[in-house]
Amino acid sequence: MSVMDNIIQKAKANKKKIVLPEGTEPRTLKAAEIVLKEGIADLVLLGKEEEIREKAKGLDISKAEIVDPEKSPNLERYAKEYYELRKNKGMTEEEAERLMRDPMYYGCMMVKLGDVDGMVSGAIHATADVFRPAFQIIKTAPNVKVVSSAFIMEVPECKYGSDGVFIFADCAINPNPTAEELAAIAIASAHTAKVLAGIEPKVAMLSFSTKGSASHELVDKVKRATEIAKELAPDLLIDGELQVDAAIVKEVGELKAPGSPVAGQANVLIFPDLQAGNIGYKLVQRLAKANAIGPISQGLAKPVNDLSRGCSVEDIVNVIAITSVQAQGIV
Ligand SMILES: CC(C)(COP(=O)(O)OP(=O)(O)OC[C@H]1O[C@@H](n2cnc3c(N)ncnc32)[C@H](O)[C@@H]1OP(=O)(O)O)[C@@H](O)C(=O)NCCC(=O)NCCS
Ligand SMILES: CC(=O)OP(=O)(O)O
Repeated sequence: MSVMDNIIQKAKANKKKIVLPEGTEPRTLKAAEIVLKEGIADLVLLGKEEEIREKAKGLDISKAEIVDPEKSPNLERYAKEYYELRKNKGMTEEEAERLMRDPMYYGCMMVKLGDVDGMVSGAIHATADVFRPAFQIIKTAPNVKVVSSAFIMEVPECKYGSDGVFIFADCAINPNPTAEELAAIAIASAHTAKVLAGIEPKVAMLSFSTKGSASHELVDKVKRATEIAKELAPDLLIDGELQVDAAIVKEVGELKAPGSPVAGQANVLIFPDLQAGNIGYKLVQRLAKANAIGPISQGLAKPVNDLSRGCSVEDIVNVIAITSVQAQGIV
């Protein structure tokens, strides 16, 4: 069974309610029809009802709940809640009500207050627009300092990683993580590998240097992050700094990093910053025709997931299923 088949089966076994703030977006509506038909999740679509119905002509979304934030009886309550959350940051009651009319903010408040179990958005919004309200309203899970994201990458006909399955992180959220943040991203991604992708994590901390082959402050950050992660998670199979060929190709790993417990066999690839991570995942997705599942958020108190604006209908279905499984508390 593929990684995604397994996740969809788990989602169906304990159905959750997911809000889709981009309720008038055509790929989202097609995905909604599939999700409802297959019983993957219950859905709430946000937007103006007439517009949603017009855009959904020919699709069966009859089981979806439709909510227009502007007309919702909950608007005032949600705005008050948001004001209370943000008043020490200078939020006014007027601004809180204005923001709560935005489906992204409204959706996050639905998640926060337990009116739905999770949120998926980002087919027509940039990542920052999805996560800023999530960070402000839902916040991090207990003991988590940094929210990050991971992709499950399924590379066809690939002998590297776990038969072509990898976790790539962080490819969507943290532009330039500190060594401490990079260590936290590595540990969170190992967890995602285990519980969501079903693979035993072997974590490579990527760089343009392998075990001191280059000297630079950028390399020092990756070395420090590796040390911190080893201290925080002594049982984790993790090594760095490693170039990506040394991380995944056995012969190169043996040559460049002899004796490493990870080199040549890594299946969790931690990129040193967001330039590398975002470029890296899109290259593998497009050139190697990999299935890029995500970005999957790691470390929020309740699940909110982003999409790439280049996503397909299938990608949206997948991320809804992942969000449901996260909401079950398995992740
Ligand atoms: C994610 C992102 C929007 C954070 O937003 P930002 O504008 O920097 O937000 P701020 O620094 O004003 O922080 C807003 C709040 O989020 C919190 N926050 C920001 N990044 C966070 C993180 N990674 N984890 C947890 N909380 C975070 C801040 O602490 C702050 O909380 P507060 O307002 O309650 O004090 C920003 O890092 C970003 O734009 N990342 C790149 C996204 C992107 O373009 N990805 C590429 C395509 S996928
Ligand atoms: C994850 C990501 O890169 O999203 P987008 O393509 O929308 O910027």
